[in-house]
Amino acid sequence: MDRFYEKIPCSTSNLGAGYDVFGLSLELFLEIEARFGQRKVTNLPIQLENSLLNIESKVHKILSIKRPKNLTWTLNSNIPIGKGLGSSASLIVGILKIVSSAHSIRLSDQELISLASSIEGHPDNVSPTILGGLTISFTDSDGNFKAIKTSIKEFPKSVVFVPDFSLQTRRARQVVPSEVKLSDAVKNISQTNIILESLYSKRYDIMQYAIHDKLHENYRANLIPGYTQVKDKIMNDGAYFASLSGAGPSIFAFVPEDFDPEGAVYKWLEFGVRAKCYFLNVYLK
Ligand SMILES: Nc1ncnc2c1ncn2[C@@H]1O[C@H](COP(=O)(O)OP(=O)(O)O)[C@@H](O)[C@H]1O
Ligand SMILES: N[C@@H](CCOP(=O)(O)O)C(=O)O
Repeated sequence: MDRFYEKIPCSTSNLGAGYDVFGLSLELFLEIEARFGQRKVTNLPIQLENSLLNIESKVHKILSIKRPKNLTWTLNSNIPIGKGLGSSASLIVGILKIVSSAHSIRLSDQELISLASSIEGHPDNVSPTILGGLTISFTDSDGNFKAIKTSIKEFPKSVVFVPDFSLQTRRARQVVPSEVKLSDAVKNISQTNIILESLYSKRYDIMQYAIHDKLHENYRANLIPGYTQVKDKIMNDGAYFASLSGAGPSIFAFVPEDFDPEGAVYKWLEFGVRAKCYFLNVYLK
């Protein structure tokens, strides 16, 4: 076979308090294809071509295989880039799956998670794109990235507000302090448990107690004009839960069926930010 194809979902990570741990797979996809022919990338602007080829090179290195000189890559992606929807993780997973199957290397889901996360740097976007649903990422005692897929099969309606500017994850991680107060850590532990209980028991009303992350959101909010006001508006308009999507700048929310997103979109406009609104189903796999 000389054609390899993968369709990979996007993801929203953290869910606020679950920093670097929670990841949720959503039905917005990247499609990637590789054929043997000549080395080139079709369908991408030049700076993104380089980033794809850079990932291709890292993937070959991590699999200890010589990089072929004749792979043609074609990418069709609906995942907005640099918006906090894990586009880089989806791309890494797509390339890793293609390169491993092109070389008849069989990787388990946990092996894929471990390898892709070591390229991406953190596992919370990688894991849901591989396992689907809501995942809990961690490192084992040897420092390998791993993840567990929760057994939650039903989720409230999800909406993502995607602004017209992007924020590089690297930049958004620079503003997060490396040490935290014990009381803040305790607060985050309680919130992550509330999120899980709310989703397991479908008591969505209790999620409102889990929207006050202490580890990263406040610091990142300074990089996003109107973030706090728009998040407040989303909650005041009846959402069960709202948080930064990944490292931002998008905002993710769980909402009731009749939720109207217009108010939040207008609120962001007051800060000069145009936002698109995506209602997305959770991808369960
Ligand atoms: N579809 C894509 N094609 C090429 N490069 C991509 C693509 N998606 C992501 N990337 C690379 O990943 C970077 C964005 O990653 P990141 O800052 O982590 O944001 P995101 O939240 O979208 O994952 C881009 O600048 C680019 O280098
Ligand atoms: N846990 C990471 C997740 C980054 O996700 P992205 O989709 O913004 O790349 C973080 O919060 O930095």
